[in-house]
Amino acid sequence: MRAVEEETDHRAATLELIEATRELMLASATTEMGLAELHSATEQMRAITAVLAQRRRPRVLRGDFDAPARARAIGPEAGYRLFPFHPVAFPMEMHFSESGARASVVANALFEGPRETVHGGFVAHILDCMLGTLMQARGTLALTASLEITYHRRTPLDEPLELFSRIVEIDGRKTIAEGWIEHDGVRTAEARGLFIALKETR
Ligand SMILES: CCCCCCCC(=O)SCCNC(=O)CCNC(=O)[C@H](O)C(C)(C)COP(=O)(O)OP(=O)(O)OC[C@H]1O[C@@H](n2cnc3c(N)ncnc32)[C@H](O)[C@@H]1OP(=O)(O)O
Repeated sequence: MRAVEEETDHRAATLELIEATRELMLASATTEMGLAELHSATEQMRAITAVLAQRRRPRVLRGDFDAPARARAIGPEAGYRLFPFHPVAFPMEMHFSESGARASVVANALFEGPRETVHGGFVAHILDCMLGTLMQARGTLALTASLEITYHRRTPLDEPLELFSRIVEIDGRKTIAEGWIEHDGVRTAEARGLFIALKETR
């Protein structure tokens, strides 16, 4: 019991650290402070990195594989946070229904490609996550074999975006899923993916 509490505290503290890291990345990338402040901030950041690097694991912590399926079993009111321990992954919380998934996000300046527009690679990342995690929520360990993205119009930064995904067709180990991004009720991008269930268990 005590170990579980300690683990829970440690997990919560790690999540807070990752959230602070995201805030730091955005502040670093957009700061307009002067030369002296930049040098000072860099020195402080390197000192923090040195502290954290004293004990480290080779890979980023992973969420529990079954967590999306548990959220889906509860219903759309339950949220599942993707890559909670990964400061570079796009931060999003998915909600599952029987047949699909949705999420509400805002992409900040870190995700800019063309001016004022979400980079196409991040659009693909977001949609692959929406499709792949829906597969995971349905209890299937599957990988993306192909992913076709159609960019209809620019996906804007700093604006509310609605994300959707659903299963189109299941044929043995092959599942076709589709997803899309909406801004102001208009689709900016769509994805169609082929997922192959792995033969081996995880
Ligand atoms: C922890 C969970 C994380 C989930 C994350 C999901 C999102 C991701 O980021 S996935 C990462 C990116 N994707 C990858 O790295 C996948 C790399 N590719 C692979 O590992 C393999 O090619 C893989 C697993 C997709 C398929 O390989 P394998 O299991 O050997 O399948 P294989 O037996 O060749 O093919 C099975 C069927 O799928 C078909 N198929 C396989 N790949 C394709 C393809 N790209 N296009 C069309 N059909 C295909 C085959 O033709 C075959 O069809 P049929 O049964 O009718 O003959």
